[in-house]
Amino acid sequence: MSLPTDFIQKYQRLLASQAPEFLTSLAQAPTAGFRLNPQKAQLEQVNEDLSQPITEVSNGYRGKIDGHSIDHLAGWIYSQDPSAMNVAQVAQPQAHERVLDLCAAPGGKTTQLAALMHNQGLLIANEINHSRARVLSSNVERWGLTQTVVTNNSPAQLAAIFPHFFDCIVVDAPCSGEGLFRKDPTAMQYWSLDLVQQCAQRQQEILISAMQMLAPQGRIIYSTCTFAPEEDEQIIAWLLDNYPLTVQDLPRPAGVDSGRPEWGNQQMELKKAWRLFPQHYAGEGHFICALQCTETASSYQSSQEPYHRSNWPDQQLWQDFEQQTLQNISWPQLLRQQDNLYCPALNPETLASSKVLRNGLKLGTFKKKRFEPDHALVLALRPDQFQQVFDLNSSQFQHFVHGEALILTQNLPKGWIAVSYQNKIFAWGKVVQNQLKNFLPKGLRQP
Ligand SMILES: C[S@@+](CC[C@H](N)C(=O)[O-])C[C@H]1O[C@@H](n2cnc3c(N)ncnc32)[C@H](O)[C@@H]1O
Repeated sequence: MSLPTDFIQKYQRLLASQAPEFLTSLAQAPTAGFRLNPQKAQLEQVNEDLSQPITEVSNGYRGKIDGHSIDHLAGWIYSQDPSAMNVAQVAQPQAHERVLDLCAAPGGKTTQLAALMHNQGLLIANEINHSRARVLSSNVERWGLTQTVVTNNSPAQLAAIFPHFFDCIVVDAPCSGEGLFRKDPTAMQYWSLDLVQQCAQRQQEILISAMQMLAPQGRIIYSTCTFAPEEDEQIIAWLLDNYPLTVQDLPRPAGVDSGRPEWGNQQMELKKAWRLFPQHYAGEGHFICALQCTETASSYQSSQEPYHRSNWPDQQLWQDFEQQTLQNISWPQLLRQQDNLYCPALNPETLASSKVLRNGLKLGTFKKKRFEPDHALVLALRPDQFQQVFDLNSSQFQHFVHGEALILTQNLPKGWIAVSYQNKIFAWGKVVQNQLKNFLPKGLRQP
């Protein structure tokens, strides 16, 4: 598929003598990258090629990964375009902060933000599209996150719930996707000069809601995977004209270009934005700008009263499970909702008017006088937090990922057990007589 004529002409005009280099780079093969999960991965244990670290990104590497490997299944790795990895790196979220990832699916930035926050603080990952929100939620689960809430709302709906609440908001905006042309040539089919204008309009709407949620002195990180000035410098110029914001001046890694004031409204502040062009930075292309709110006062009072319920039905079933299966854990809060037990990241009452797919960690479900642990729980805990981990050999692993139960040749205590392969925990099993029953969720089993 060839580049749209309007696109070529536009960038010939904007880039002049630099246009051939840019346009040629779009005909080259896409780059690939992945990140390791610092919560889990021990470098010497991953099966990936770690020979090409991306020095400006914590735990970032160049190279392709296999989405069916044990490293992937156990949540040790996440595939991500190297240029996209710079967004969370620029946001630098802190462990104690309240962070919002407003356009979050499938979860590249969310998993990276949570890793940088050491899985502490509060991270709300929101996605407007329901089926994409489900993918986001499963990636949050795979990454073993406990302090993350996954919501499925429009930015305006969220703004009504969280006025001036967040210290850091990442807006990785839906865009005309010019940085996807190499990876997904069908993106060229949808591209038009009109699409660029429509995206710019939608980006402003999203940012209006984002600004309603930003706390005084908070940071907003705006990014797109497009090169279009209408969606990049011109959006930042509009933000600076309408809100009390300044652009943060962050040192640019090698190969990252500065923003182009002449493509916005000539304000020199725009130079502080980052442009990642594929001909200069080995990635698919991104625009990133970090802005800080200069306002200092807030009238918003957060309502984070404790919501611990001291007694709830079937508490004994949970306590028996915990005593037999887990160790070295203290739960800050436990909450039973319907038949499920959670360790929530946020008071559920705060979220009452929002569509929530995940609030912190789901521990499990009460089913007819027994407690069944959730897949999220086995992925969230460290090996030392289980009483027992059963490490499969290669042949057992092949059978188990297909969904089969295993016949055990050794004696294991009956009940729930964490199952690992190559010492990477990836599922629950249950020992019943001489069998290891399989609780790898059906959707994760491999044909
Ligand atoms: C660039 S993608 C996000 C990628 C994600 N941050 C990541 O790193 O994996 C933009 C997302 O914005 C969502 N979106 C589309 N329209 C939106 C709107 N009006 N408001 C908020 N988000 C929207 C899309 O569904 C899409 O998932």
